[in-house]
Amino acid sequence: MAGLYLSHLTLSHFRSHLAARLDLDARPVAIHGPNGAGKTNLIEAVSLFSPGRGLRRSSAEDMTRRPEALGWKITGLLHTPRTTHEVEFLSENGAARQVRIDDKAASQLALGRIARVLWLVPSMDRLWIEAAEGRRRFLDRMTMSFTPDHAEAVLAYEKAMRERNRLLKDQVRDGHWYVALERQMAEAGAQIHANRIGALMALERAQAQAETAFPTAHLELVQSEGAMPDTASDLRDALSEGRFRDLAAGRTLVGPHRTDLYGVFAAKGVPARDCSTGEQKALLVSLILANARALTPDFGAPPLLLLDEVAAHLDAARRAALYDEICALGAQAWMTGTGPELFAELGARAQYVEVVEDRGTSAARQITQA
Ligand SMILES: Nc1ncnc2c1ncn2[C@@H]1O[C@H](COP(=O)(O)OP(=O)(O)OP(=O)(O)O)[C@@H](O)[C@H]1O
Repeated sequence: MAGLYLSHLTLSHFRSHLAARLDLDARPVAIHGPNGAGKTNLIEAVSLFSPGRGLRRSSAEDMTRRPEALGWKITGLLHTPRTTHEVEFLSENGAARQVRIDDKAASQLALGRIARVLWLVPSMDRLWIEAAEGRRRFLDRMTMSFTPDHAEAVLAYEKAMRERNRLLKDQVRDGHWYVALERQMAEAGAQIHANRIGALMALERAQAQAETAFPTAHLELVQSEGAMPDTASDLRDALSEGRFRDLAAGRTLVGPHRTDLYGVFAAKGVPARDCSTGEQKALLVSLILANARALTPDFGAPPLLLLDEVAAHLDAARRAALYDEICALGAQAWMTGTGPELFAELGARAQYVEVVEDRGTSAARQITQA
């Protein structure tokens, strides 16, 4: 099976990287170097090969190298199951990033059709404890990996909801203004809900079928108030019937933007939020691996995985198991850690990059193994 991997990656004026060039093969990429060296910056560049703002959710302006702040450029040769694409990202003077695929201007959403990128970053350690918004984003990124059109449905829903919320804030009572918006929200909203359920089912199947050293998690969608209407017509009715309540609140109180993700540590039946820090990390690793396994047959290759500072938080046995599972999947997993010893169990199954920093400038150097 042809894989999904980046073979050439260049960064120019991207955060702490003045100029970096990596020439890679399809193996996992183990990146090591001291704190603050620029390792996460490197995998953030890779995270842009998927729709959205990348793993830090930063603006293009924040990504531009300071103090020059001239803009930045990233190029990569992306091998997909069917073909190879030259992908280029460019931001000039802090303006929004432009995407070019094979020398043609493309939308960010187009990336969701050619690549799959999943990540785990330290800020997700508190995913189960913090606000529902983070879990919804996690859920939607996971869903998008199965159904790239999900991103369009989410954008359409949010656009219509913003307009409806504006009417509610302005205390517009004439129902006539709401009808078209509620129809758009109902259609996109039912689609979002169905896509999410489909993703959870795929994930559940993948967890049940695979042998993994990681604890499995059972995920459920929960609604903050009442049940989420299943069909577009039920959601439309719920929106129009809820108008007076929403006028009082000044915002929309029913719909998929009120869905939360509830996780249970399957072996113990304990809610994920009550598990130990290490268990919560292991659950996330387990979900990312299950997500990767579940989408591989349809997409034709495992996704790119970005695992920032994951290795250091796992005990040696789990770390070895993670590496074995990644290698069995055949994923180009980009992993960061402070020292090469964290990747010892990978040996020649991975390729290595050392990142060091000198007076605010990062240098990424590929290590040739003896
Ligand atoms: N726009 C920017 N321009 C220049 N430098 C930046 C920019 N944004 C972040 N940096 C610098 O990049 C460094 C952080 O890099 P990064 O987060 O990649 O480190 P890391 O190697 O992953 O470190 P750790 O091991 O601590 O997580 C910081 O020194 C920060 O000041």
